[in-house]
Amino acid sequence: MKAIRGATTISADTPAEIKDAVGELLIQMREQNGLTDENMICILFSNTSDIKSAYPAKAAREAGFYSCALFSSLEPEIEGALPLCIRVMILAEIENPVPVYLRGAANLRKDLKKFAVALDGPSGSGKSTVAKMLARKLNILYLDTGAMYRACALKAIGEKVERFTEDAVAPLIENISLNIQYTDGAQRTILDGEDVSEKIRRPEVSMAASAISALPCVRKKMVEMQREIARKMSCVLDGRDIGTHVLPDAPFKFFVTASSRVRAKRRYDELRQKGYDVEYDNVLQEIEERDYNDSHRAFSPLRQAEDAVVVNTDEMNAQEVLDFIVRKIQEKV
Ligand SMILES: Nc1ncnc2c1ncn2[C@@H]1O[C@H](COP(=O)(O)OP(=O)(O)O)[C@@H](O)[C@H]1O
Ligand SMILES: Nc1ccn([C@H]2C[C@H](O)[C@@H](COP(=O)(O)OP(=O)(O)O)O2)c(=O)n1
Repeated sequence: MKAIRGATTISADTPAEIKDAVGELLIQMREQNGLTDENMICILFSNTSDIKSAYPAKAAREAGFYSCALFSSLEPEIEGALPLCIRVMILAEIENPVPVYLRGAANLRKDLKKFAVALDGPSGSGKSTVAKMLARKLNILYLDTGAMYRACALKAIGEKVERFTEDAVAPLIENISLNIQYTDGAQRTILDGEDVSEKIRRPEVSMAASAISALPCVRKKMVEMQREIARKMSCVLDGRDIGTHVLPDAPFKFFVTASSRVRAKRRYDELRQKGYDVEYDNVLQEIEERDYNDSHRAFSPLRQAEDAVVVNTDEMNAQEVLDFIVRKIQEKV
């Protein structure tokens, strides 16, 4: 069991303000921590003594938190303390608690100021492996943007789209029901209500993802969703254009790379381990084709951001890559 902290403030002591602020806080805590009726045990609230118009716990029920126990209390009256503040602690059966401090309460934990880490690079360079480790270490969210393009590709394959053109794909993408959820810190990709997190890893989806991701209608929609997530919370994002296009102002940018032969060997081992009957030469050819597609498309191609730190992982294991990246981040803060 873990404890997750959160806090928010209201601008006036009214039931409407309390409902709005508490609802916003709890929904973000639920999203960022993968909370469910099953894994949530209780929510403890404390409010400063200048809040008298409604119970924060009542706002929790109104926001849909029915099944867990709620408890309210009064914060000690300390001189100079932040006024009109509601603090929350949730106990839940999860692995990696992500604290959430909103509105005026963001100043309570300046160390939690929102930031993004961009990890870009070609297939098999180790981005997602190190992104997961880094997110766990920094206690922030990991967003696998490749999974989103893979889901678009799976949708188009399912709809039997033969050629990925703007005309054929735009209507599918406009109304796509794509949700990114987190279960115990792991990203789940939900397409049209189905958890497709495993299906999108199939080799045929990889090539299709590379092709469909070249379409501006697809990129526009996915980039909007990625920015919306990064606006709300600190995260590590891995992809092809995070540092150059999605979040050009990200304070930490890395370009993770390795030779195509090393990357192909890693992907080959991974696919074999998963039971796919693949040949090394075919995997290498596919990786090189994908490198070419991803870096030659007209719209936001794969390229190193000028201010990104290059990490060549040819001779490094995943832990060494993580240590290098953490050191670079620490040097900058
Ligand atoms: N530094 C590394 N050294 C050796 N193998 C690695 C390294 N980083 C990742 N791997 C392995 O290589 C494969 C591809 O890594 P992955 O993180 O999926 O790459 P990407 O997200 O860049 O496509 C995975 O099987 C992973 O376990
Ligand atoms: N930010 C991103 C992420 C992925 N893509 C495209 C390009 C890739 O070939 C596909 C699949 O990406 P993904 O990162 O899942 O692929 P790998 O795990 O590196 O093999 O999506 C992209 O264009 N932009």
